[in-house]
Amino acid sequence: MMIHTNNYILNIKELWDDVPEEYLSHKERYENAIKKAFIVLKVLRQLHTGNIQITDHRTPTNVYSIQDGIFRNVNPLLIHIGLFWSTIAAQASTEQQAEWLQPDSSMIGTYVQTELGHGSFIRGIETTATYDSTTDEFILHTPRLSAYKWWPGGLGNTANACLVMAQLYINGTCHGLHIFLAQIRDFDTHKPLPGIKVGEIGPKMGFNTADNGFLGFDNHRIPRTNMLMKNVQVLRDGTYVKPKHDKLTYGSMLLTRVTLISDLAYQLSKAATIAVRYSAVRRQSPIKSNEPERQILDFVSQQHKLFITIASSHVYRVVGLWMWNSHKRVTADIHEGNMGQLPELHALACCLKAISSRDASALVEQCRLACGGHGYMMASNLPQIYAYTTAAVTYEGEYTVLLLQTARYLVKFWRLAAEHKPLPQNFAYFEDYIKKNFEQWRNSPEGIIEGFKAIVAGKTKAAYDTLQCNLRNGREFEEAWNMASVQLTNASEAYARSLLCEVFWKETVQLSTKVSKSLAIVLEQLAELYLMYWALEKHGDLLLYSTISRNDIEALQSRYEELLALIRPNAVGLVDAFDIRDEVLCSTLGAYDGRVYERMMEEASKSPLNEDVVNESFHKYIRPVTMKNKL
Ligand SMILES: CCCCC/C=C/C(=O)SCCNC(=O)CCNC(=O)[C@H](O)C(C)(C)COP(=O)(O)OP(=O)(O)OC[C@H]1O[C@@H](n2cnc3c(N)ncnc32)[C@H](O)[C@@H]1OP(=O)(O)O
Ligand SMILES: Cc1cc2nc3c(=O)[nH]c(=O)nc-3n(C[C@H](O)[C@H](O)[C@H](O)COP(=O)(O)OP(=O)(O)OC[C@H]3O[C@@H](n4cnc5c(N)ncnc54)[C@H](O)[C@@H]3O)c2cc1C
Repeated sequence: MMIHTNNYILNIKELWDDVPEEYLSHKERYENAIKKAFIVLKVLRQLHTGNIQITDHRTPTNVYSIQDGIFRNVNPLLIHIGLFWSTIAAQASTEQQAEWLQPDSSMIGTYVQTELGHGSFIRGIETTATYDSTTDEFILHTPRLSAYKWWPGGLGNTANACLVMAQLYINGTCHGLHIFLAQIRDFDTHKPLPGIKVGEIGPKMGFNTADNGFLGFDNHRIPRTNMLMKNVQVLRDGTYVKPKHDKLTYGSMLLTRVTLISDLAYQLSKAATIAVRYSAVRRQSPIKSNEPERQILDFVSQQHKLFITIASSHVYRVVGLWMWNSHKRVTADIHEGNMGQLPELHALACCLKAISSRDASALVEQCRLACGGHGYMMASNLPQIYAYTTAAVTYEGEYTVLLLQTARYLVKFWRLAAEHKPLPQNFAYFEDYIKKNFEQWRNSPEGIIEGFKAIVAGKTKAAYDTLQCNLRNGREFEEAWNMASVQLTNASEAYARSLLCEVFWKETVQLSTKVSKSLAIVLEQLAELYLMYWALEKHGDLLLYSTISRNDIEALQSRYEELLALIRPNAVGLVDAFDIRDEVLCSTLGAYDGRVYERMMEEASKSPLNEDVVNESFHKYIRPVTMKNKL
């Protein structure tokens, strides 16, 4: 059947709420979301099996992104669709995949790694999987309260199976973390299997329909063949066959970090669309006293808040795709047995995931503030987008923890530079910095990119010197590292920013040769704005580490303000070009037709507190007081 997927999904009536989700109880919200999740899953399965086909050139990503409108919060099957299947596809052997990846499988799964006691430091995970060679089984066990799994999405009520990260023990030897497939509920009755304690963890700041759960195992047995065995094996006699790289088990985290960058770009484009459209509709105070009130988008300070959000969405879309392609390349190499590029990919994914989530949440909040009081309404959808985006700073690797991973990589190259050993081309600038081969400052995108590289070199050097100093003072390496950790994270952050600037600028210049001249001009303006914005934000660092002067900074400020003025006429067009449907945006402030005040009144009328002209609480609580004090 040929189907235009967007219209198909939009026309499924049960997917769209009559009552806004905010008025439902915690339980009702979940029940509503899970009903819709299975309708969407059916569509996805039909797409997968070819029973329906796409006639819309932008899909299938739109099938996924349209879910934002359907769920507003989160699809309880997010981890089932996003992490469970992809981990099996990446980490299970060919035979296991053939058995488990059936489109009509009964398994509804999740990815179960974090525990009450350990999230960041996963080597500290306490759940055990002990091989019993007499029965050819693993025994999954939760030895104490801190070992309870805690957080996995969909685990609370929905999943009947999961991929569990546990410490593998064979004949008393611990072989570290491995992934196991475990059924946790009966496929028929959905009751937890014997030895399984499972439930939901309760309300959160956002993700309230994600059904995050807890899980404990009481000596729960699974077949040996349920360990994911593509990269590592346990044989029937208990022989352990090591992987080619001991971090291949962490592959799902790596992949999710990469894909998150593009997801965050999309969240930014939603926030920018809402805030820019609203700023074009909203008029408040004249600029000159004898003139009519102006669109708030005409205030230059408002443009400063919003245009960086538009530009950042483009940055993360471009860099997300660039990372996706790198991931594909490195995965193909790994498949051929070549692990050489894995450390670089991991280092890039860590710092880019950290900075993209932090930028995205800060900018979404900036968009909310830029909408004044109305941005505080749930009906603007900005609070929900913020709650969703800020969670990404923590999950899939906490911000600081990931920056410290990238710092290990930077310090390694600084050590090579300091010892005058050969460096890869992309770190040649470390050597230039040591030799004081400083370029004359240029107030151009290329000059800013060089300036950011000087900041990376300068900050890595500072962190490295502190580390060495701590070591000379008799500290052990780990302690010396901890003492230098503020400087180390600063170096990683600078590295991420320099990558973002360089990749975005180069890709934009390349893209500009392939599009119309008028479009190329606008794209380059956005890219230049991004670089100027961050050069000005980091002008203190540029003064410390590059050859920039005070006059150069003043010139940058003027050019930045010029760019705001140049982008202003295209601002609404730029967010319209994100092409996000009203049904997905779910915002009274950001709809395409600009009927902001009408929509706000329509939404207010849905409040249950407006159902009765006089609420019954009046008779119980208010009247006794007002009657008594009757004048
Ligand atoms: C759509 C969104 C839905 C949201 C769903 C959310 C899901 C989740 O949140 S799932 C849970 C995610 N949890 C995490 O991300 C935990 C974060 N922690 C870690 O990843 C690790 O604990 C660590 C990387 C911070 C440290 O791991 P550890 O085993 O302790 O590593 P070492 O310190 O011993 O060694 C570091 C060494 O290993 C390299 N490395 C680490 N990770 C990887 C990787 N994924 N790929 C390749 N290499 C990796 C790292 O580079 C170090 O190398 P050297 O510097 O050469 O020693
Ligand atoms: C919405 C949401 C969904 C999630 N979904 C899942 C899921 O589906 N599956 C799953 O397994 N997990 C999931 N998680 C868990 C998530 O992956 C962890 O919460 C995350 O990895 C952070 O770990 P933590 O909570 O242990 O934080 P902690 O590590 O306890 O962090 C607390 C503080 O300690 C600091 N810190 C910790 N270690 C260090 C260090 N070595 N050096 C310096 N500072 C440090 C951190 O920077 C932070 O400031 C989810 C979490 C959230 C919020």
